[in-house]
Amino acid sequence: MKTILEAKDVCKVFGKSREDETMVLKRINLQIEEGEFVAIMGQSGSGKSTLLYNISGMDRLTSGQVVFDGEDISDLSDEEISKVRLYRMGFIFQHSHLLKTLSIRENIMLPGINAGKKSRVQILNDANRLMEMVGIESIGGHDITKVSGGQLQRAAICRALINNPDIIYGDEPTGALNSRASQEVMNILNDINQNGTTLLIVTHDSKVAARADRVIYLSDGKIETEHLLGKYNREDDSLKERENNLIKWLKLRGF
Ligand SMILES: Nc1ncnc2c1ncn2[C@@H]1O[C@H](COP(=O)(O)OP(=O)(O)OP(=O)(O)O)[C@@H](O)[C@H]1O
Repeated sequence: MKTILEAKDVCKVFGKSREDETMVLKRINLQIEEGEFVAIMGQSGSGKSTLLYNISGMDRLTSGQVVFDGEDISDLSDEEISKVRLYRMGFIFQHSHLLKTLSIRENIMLPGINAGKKSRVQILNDANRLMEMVGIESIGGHDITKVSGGQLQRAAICRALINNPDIIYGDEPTGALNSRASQEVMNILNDINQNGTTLLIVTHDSKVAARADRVIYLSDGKIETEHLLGKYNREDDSLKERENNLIKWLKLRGF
């Protein structure tokens, strides 16, 4: 196993002056192995999103280090870190953040065009293949305001995958979906993980976290504890049992 992402003593302080400074992340140490699916849980305000943004290079740490695939990314310039994010990372948020002026297909192609590593035809073929994989090939030309929330999140997954990233970060990727759409999106993410892409996902939902290999529980800016579930094999139907075990584990610790 190879470590793809490592956080070392990561701290994040918000506040403009000494008086209103708040330390939101308190010396976080974390290792994510290549191909792992890790869920981050914790109460509202515990620092889950802040952790995700700081270890993915979307935000700047106050102190500590983040090593991505052997490279310290905490000291990179804005331009350098943008390139790492564009070429090697994918992001999915609670709301898709697709551009209203572009069609679904164009939105998916955009990071590929920005990366400038493949021809337009190749990017178009990749976008079509990804849309087919997640079942939205028929709506590629649609305006983004004319499709469902579940379809938008599938498009967001395709956009995250267009540059073939090593890791996908998700901040409540199913948070705005109904239960059925959420399950469908998570089935896709489990399949992507099964094919080797590392996943790191913030969620409140035990149904989502039960699909992860490992659940990290954050409390007041620190990793309180973690729970190992092992790989969820989509072939069996043990999801309910995994979720029940996770809920039991959370309750036993008073979470
Ligand atoms: N840009 C910011 N400036 C100041 N404080 C912030 C900023 N972003 C987050 N915080 C504070 O950091 C703390 C952690 O926020 P964060 O969004 O990481 O929590 P969370 O665990 O993801 O919460 P939730 O589950 O409600 O989304 C909160 O107290 C929040 O108010």
